[in-house]
Amino acid sequence: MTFIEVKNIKKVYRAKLATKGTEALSDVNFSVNKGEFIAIMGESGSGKTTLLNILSTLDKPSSGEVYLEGQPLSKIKDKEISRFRRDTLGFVFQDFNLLDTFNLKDNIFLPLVLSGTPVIEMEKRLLPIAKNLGIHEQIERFPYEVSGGQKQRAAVARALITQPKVLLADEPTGALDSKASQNLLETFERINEEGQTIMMVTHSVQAASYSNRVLFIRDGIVYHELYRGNLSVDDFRDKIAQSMLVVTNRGEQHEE
Ligand SMILES: Nc1ncnc2c1ncn2[C@@H]1O[C@H](COP(=O)(O)OP(=O)(O)OP(=O)(O)O)[C@@H](O)[C@H]1O
Repeated sequence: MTFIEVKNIKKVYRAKLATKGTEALSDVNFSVNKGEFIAIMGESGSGKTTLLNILSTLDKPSSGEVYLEGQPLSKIKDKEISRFRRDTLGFVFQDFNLLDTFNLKDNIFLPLVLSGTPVIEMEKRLLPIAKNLGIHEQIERFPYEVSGGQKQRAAVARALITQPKVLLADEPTGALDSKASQNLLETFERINEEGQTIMMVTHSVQAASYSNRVLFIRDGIVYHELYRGNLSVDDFRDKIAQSMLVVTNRGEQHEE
Protein backbone atom coordinates (compact mmCIF):
# COMPACT_ATOMS: atom_id res chain seq x y z
CA MET A 1 0.00 0.00 0.00
CA THR A 2 1.21 3.51 -0.80
CA PHE A 3 2.21 5.26 2.41
CA ILE A 4 0.99 8.75 1.46
CA GLU A 5 -1.06 9.49 -1.62
CA VAL A 6 -1.93 13.03 -2.67
CA LYS A 7 -4.72 13.01 -5.26
CA ASN A 8 -6.00 15.92 -7.32
CA ILE A 9 -5.45 18.49 -4.58
CA LYS A 10 -6.85 21.90 -5.36
CA LYS A 11 -6.84 24.87 -3.00
CA VAL A 12 -8.56 28.15 -3.64
CA TYR A 13 -8.35 30.85 -0.96
CA ARG A 14 -11.53 32.86 -1.07
CA ALA A 15 -12.00 36.03 0.93
CA LYS A 16 -15.48 36.55 2.40
CA LEU A 17 -17.93 37.95 -0.18
CA ALA A 18 -15.25 37.77 -2.92
CA THR A 19 -16.38 36.10 -6.12
CA LYS A 20 -12.92 35.25 -7.37
CA GLY A 21 -10.33 33.58 -5.12
CA THR A 22 -6.60 32.85 -5.31
CA GLU A 23 -5.88 29.41 -6.69
CA ALA A 24 -2.81 28.35 -4.69
CA LEU A 25 -2.88 24.72 -5.91
CA SER A 26 -4.71 23.52 -9.02
CA ASP A 27 -4.11 19.78 -9.31
CA VAL A 28 -1.37 18.29 -7.16
CA ASN A 29 -0.69 14.56 -7.44
CA PHE A 30 2.13 12.46 -6.01
CA SER A 31 2.76 9.57 -3.69
CA VAL A 32 5.34 8.90 -1.02
CA ASN A 33 6.78 5.61 0.11
CA LYS A 34 7.49 4.86 3.75
CA GLY A 35 11.04 5.92 4.60
CA GLU A 36 11.42 8.54 1.87
CA PHE A 37 12.90 11.99 2.49
CA ILE A 38 11.10 14.39 0.16
CA ALA A 39 11.95 18.04 -0.45
CA ILE A 40 9.27 20.34 -1.87
CA MET A 41 10.65 23.30 -3.80
CA GLY A 42 9.15 26.12 -5.83
CA GLU A 43 9.24 29.88 -6.20
CA SER A 44 7.79 32.14 -3.54
CA GLY A 45 4.00 31.93 -3.68
CA SER A 46 3.99 28.63 -5.59
CA GLY A 47 1.93 26.93 -2.86
CA LYS A 48 4.54 24.97 -0.87
CA THR A 49 3.28 25.98 2.56
CA THR A 50 -0.32 25.53 1.43
CA LEU A 51 0.52 21.96 0.44
CA LEU A 52 2.32 21.27 3.73
CA ASN A 53 -0.63 22.68 5.69
CA ILE A 54 -2.98 20.34 3.82
CA LEU A 55 -0.69 17.34 4.38
CA SER A 56 -0.60 18.18 8.08
CA THR A 57 -4.41 18.66 8.34
CA LEU A 58 -3.90 22.28 9.46
CA ASP A 59 -5.87 23.27 6.34
CA LYS A 60 -8.37 21.51 4.09
CA PRO A 61 -8.17 21.27 0.31
CA SER A 62 -10.98 22.80 -1.78
CA SER A 63 -11.12 19.42 -3.54
CA GLY A 64 -9.05 16.27 -3.79
CA GLU A 65 -7.86 13.96 -1.05
CA VAL A 66 -4.75 13.00 0.91
CA TYR A 67 -4.49 9.37 2.04
CA LEU A 68 -2.18 8.18 4.80
CA GLU A 69 -1.81 4.40 4.76
CA GLY A 70 -5.01 4.28 2.70
CA GLN A 71 -7.01 6.41 5.16
CA PRO A 72 -8.49 9.63 3.73
CA LEU A 73 -7.51 12.58 5.97
CA SER A 74 -10.83 14.32 5.24
CA LYS A 75 -12.65 11.54 7.12
CA ILE A 76 -10.91 12.32 10.42
CA LYS A 77 -13.51 13.89 12.68
CA ASP A 78 -12.87 17.42 13.96
CA LYS A 79 -12.73 16.23 17.58
CA GLU A 80 -10.05 13.66 16.67
CA ILE A 81 -7.86 15.93 14.59
CA SER A 82 -5.64 17.29 17.40
CA ARG A 83 -4.88 13.80 18.63
CA PHE A 84 -4.22 12.61 15.06
CA ARG A 85 -1.72 15.43 14.54
CA ARG A 86 -0.05 14.87 17.90
CA ASP A 87 0.23 11.09 17.55
CA THR A 88 0.95 10.74 13.84
CA LEU A 89 2.83 13.85 12.70
CA GLY A 90 5.92 15.68 13.87
CA PHE A 91 6.34 19.36 13.00
CA VAL A 92 9.48 21.46 12.60
CA PHE A 93 9.13 25.15 11.74
CA GLN A 94 11.56 27.83 10.59
CA ASP A 95 11.34 29.76 13.87
CA PHE A 96 11.57 26.70 16.20
CA ASN A 97 8.30 27.46 18.08
CA LEU A 98 9.79 26.58 21.48
CA LEU A 99 8.22 27.94 24.65
CA ASP A 100 10.68 30.36 26.31
CA THR A 101 9.40 29.63 29.81
CA PHE A 102 10.15 25.89 29.51
CA ASN A 103 13.63 24.36 29.40
CA LEU A 104 14.52 22.21 26.39
CA LYS A 105 13.55 19.01 28.17
CA ASP A 106 10.05 20.28 29.03
CA ASN A 107 9.62 21.64 25.50
CA ILE A 108 10.50 18.20 24.12
CA PHE A 109 8.12 16.51 26.58
CA LEU A 110 5.20 18.77 25.72
CA PRO A 111 3.43 16.57 23.11
CA LEU A 112 3.76 13.55 25.42
CA VAL A 113 2.38 15.53 28.36
CA LEU A 114 -0.59 16.52 26.19
CA SER A 115 -1.25 12.89 25.31
CA GLY A 116 -1.01 11.76 28.95
CA THR A 117 2.16 9.63 28.62
CA PRO A 118 3.56 8.43 31.98
CA VAL A 119 6.70 10.33 33.15
CA ILE A 120 8.78 7.15 33.23
CA GLU A 121 8.02 6.52 29.54
CA MET A 122 8.84 10.16 28.67
CA GLU A 123 12.20 9.92 30.43
CA LYS A 124 12.93 6.60 28.70
CA ARG A 125 12.37 8.11 25.26
CA LEU A 126 14.24 11.35 25.90
CA LEU A 127 17.85 10.27 26.32
CA PRO A 128 18.38 8.31 23.07
CA ILE A 129 16.75 11.11 21.05
CA ALA A 130 18.66 13.90 22.82
CA LYS A 131 21.91 11.97 22.35
CA ASN A 132 21.15 11.23 18.70
CA LEU A 133 20.56 14.95 18.12
CA GLY A 134 23.57 16.02 20.18
CA ILE A 135 21.67 18.15 22.71
CA HIS A 136 21.79 15.90 25.78
CA GLU A 137 24.19 18.29 27.55
CA GLN A 138 21.92 21.32 27.00
CA ILE A 139 18.68 19.64 27.96
CA GLU A 140 18.17 21.56 31.24
CA ARG A 141 18.81 24.94 29.60
CA PHE A 142 16.15 27.38 28.44
CA PRO A 143 15.79 28.28 24.74
CA TYR A 144 17.44 31.70 25.30
CA GLU A 145 20.51 29.93 26.74
CA VAL A 146 21.30 27.84 23.63
CA SER A 147 22.23 28.49 19.99
CA GLY A 148 19.79 28.60 17.07
CA GLY A 149 21.02 25.23 15.85
CA GLN A 150 20.51 23.70 19.30
CA LYS A 151 17.02 25.24 19.49
CA GLN A 152 16.15 23.67 16.15
CA ARG A 153 17.53 20.30 17.21
CA ALA A 154 15.37 20.53 20.36
CA ALA A 155 12.40 21.24 18.07
CA VAL A 156 13.30 18.14 16.04
CA ALA A 157 13.54 16.11 19.29
CA ARG A 158 10.06 17.40 20.26
CA ALA A 159 8.77 16.30 16.84
CA LEU A 160 10.39 12.85 17.07
CA ILE A 161 9.53 11.96 20.66
CA THR A 162 5.98 10.93 19.69
CA GLN A 163 7.51 8.50 17.12
CA PRO A 164 5.52 10.13 14.30
CA LYS A 165 4.76 8.41 11.02
CA VAL A 166 5.85 11.53 9.15
CA LEU A 167 8.12 14.43 10.05
CA LEU A 168 6.92 17.62 8.33
CA ALA A 169 9.34 20.53 8.16
CA ASP A 170 8.69 24.03 6.78
CA GLU A 171 11.96 25.84 5.93
CA PRO A 172 13.75 24.20 8.90
CA THR A 173 17.09 25.82 8.03
CA GLY A 174 15.62 29.26 7.26
CA ALA A 175 16.80 30.84 10.52
CA LEU A 176 20.11 28.99 10.84
CA ASP A 177 23.64 29.94 9.76
CA SER A 178 25.35 27.67 7.27
CA LYS A 179 27.15 25.50 9.83
CA ALA A 180 24.00 24.92 11.91
CA SER A 181 22.04 24.28 8.68
CA GLN A 182 24.49 21.63 7.57
CA ASN A 183 24.40 20.04 11.00
CA LEU A 184 20.57 19.92 10.95
CA LEU A 185 20.47 18.50 7.41
CA GLU A 186 22.96 15.80 8.32
CA THR A 187 20.69 15.01 11.28
CA PHE A 188 17.69 14.74 8.93
CA GLU A 189 19.69 12.51 6.61
CA ARG A 190 20.66 10.27 9.52
CA ILE A 191 17.17 9.94 11.03
CA ASN A 192 15.86 9.24 7.53
CA GLU A 193 18.43 6.45 7.14
CA GLU A 194 17.09 5.10 10.46
CA GLY A 195 13.66 4.86 8.77
CA GLN A 196 11.93 8.20 9.47
CA THR A 197 9.76 9.50 6.62
CA ILE A 198 10.40 13.23 6.13
CA MET A 199 8.69 15.88 4.01
CA MET A 200 10.46 19.24 3.95
CA VAL A 201 9.52 22.50 2.25
CA THR A 202 12.58 24.55 1.36
CA HIS A 203 13.86 27.39 -0.81
CA SER A 204 17.38 26.12 -0.36
CA VAL A 205 19.06 23.99 -3.01
CA GLN A 206 21.60 22.99 -0.37
CA ALA A 207 18.84 21.74 1.98
CA ALA A 208 17.02 19.90 -0.81
CA SER A 209 20.22 18.10 -1.83
CA TYR A 210 20.08 16.04 1.39
CA SER A 211 16.69 14.56 0.41
CA ASN A 212 16.05 11.41 -1.69
CA ARG A 213 13.61 13.16 -4.03
CA VAL A 214 12.73 16.74 -4.88
CA LEU A 215 9.25 17.78 -6.03
CA PHE A 216 9.08 21.10 -7.87
CA ILE A 217 5.80 22.99 -7.67
CA ARG A 218 4.83 25.57 -10.25
CA ASP A 219 1.53 26.91 -11.54
CA GLY A 220 -0.30 24.90 -8.87
CA ILE A 221 0.98 21.47 -9.93
CA VAL A 222 4.00 19.22 -9.37
CA TYR A 223 5.63 19.83 -12.73
CA HIS A 224 8.94 18.06 -12.18
CA GLU A 225 10.67 15.68 -9.80
CA LEU A 226 14.24 14.59 -9.31
CA TYR A 227 15.48 11.42 -7.63
CA ARG A 228 18.83 11.45 -5.86
CA GLY A 229 19.60 7.79 -6.50
CA ASN A 230 23.24 7.14 -5.70
CA LEU A 231 24.34 10.76 -6.13
CA SER A 232 26.36 12.44 -3.40
CA VAL A 233 24.91 15.54 -1.72
CA ASP A 234 27.22 17.73 -3.85
CA ASP A 235 26.26 16.08 -7.16
CA PHE A 236 22.55 16.16 -6.30
CA ARG A 237 22.87 19.86 -5.39
CA ASP A 238 24.29 20.55 -8.88
CA LYS A 239 21.48 18.61 -10.52
CA ILE A 240 18.81 20.49 -8.51
CA ALA A 241 20.48 23.82 -9.31
CA GLN A 242 20.41 22.99 -13.04
CA SER A 243 16.69 22.17 -12.83
CA MET A 244 16.05 25.46 -11.01
CA LEU A 245 17.85 27.33 -13.83
CA VAL A 246 15.58 25.74 -16.41
CA VAL A 247 12.57 26.88 -14.39
CA THR A 248 13.83 30.42 -13.97
CA ASN A 249 14.71 30.65 -17.67
CA ARG A 250 11.52 29.03 -18.89
CA GLY A 251 10.42 32.24 -20.67
CA GLU A 252 13.64 32.49 -22.67
CA GLN A 253 13.55 28.77 -23.43
CA HIS A 254 10.17 29.10 -25.11
CA GLU A 255 11.43 31.98 -27.25
CA GLU A 256 14.33 30.01 -28.71
N1 LIG B 1 -4.71 32.51 3.95
C1 LIG B 1 -4.57 32.90 2.67
N2 LIG B 1 -5.52 33.68 2.10
C2 LIG B 1 -5.41 34.06 0.79
N3 LIG B 1 -4.38 33.73 -0.01
C3 LIG B 1 -3.38 32.99 0.53
C4 LIG B 1 -3.42 32.54 1.88
N4 LIG B 1 -2.31 31.82 2.13
C5 LIG B 1 -1.59 31.80 0.98
N5 LIG B 1 -2.24 32.50 0.02
C6 LIG B 1 -1.79 32.68 -1.38
O1 LIG B 1 -1.64 31.39 -1.96
C7 LIG B 1 -0.48 31.34 -2.77
C8 LIG B 1 0.47 30.26 -2.24
O2 LIG B 1 0.97 30.65 -0.96
P1 LIG B 1 1.98 29.73 -0.10
O3 LIG B 1 2.25 30.44 1.17
O4 LIG B 1 1.47 28.36 -0.05
O5 LIG B 1 3.27 29.77 -1.06
P2 LIG B 1 4.78 29.36 -0.74
O6 LIG B 1 5.26 28.63 -1.95
O7 LIG B 1 4.85 28.64 0.56
O8 LIG B 1 5.47 30.78 -0.66
P3 LIG B 1 6.81 31.24 0.15
O9 LIG B 1 7.91 30.43 -0.45
O10 LIG B 1 6.90 32.69 -0.18
O11 LIG B 1 6.56 30.96 1.60
C9 LIG B 1 0.10 32.74 -2.76
O12 LIG B 1 -0.38 33.43 -3.88
C10 LIG B 1 -0.44 33.33 -1.48
O13 LIG B 1 -0.55 34.74 -1.57
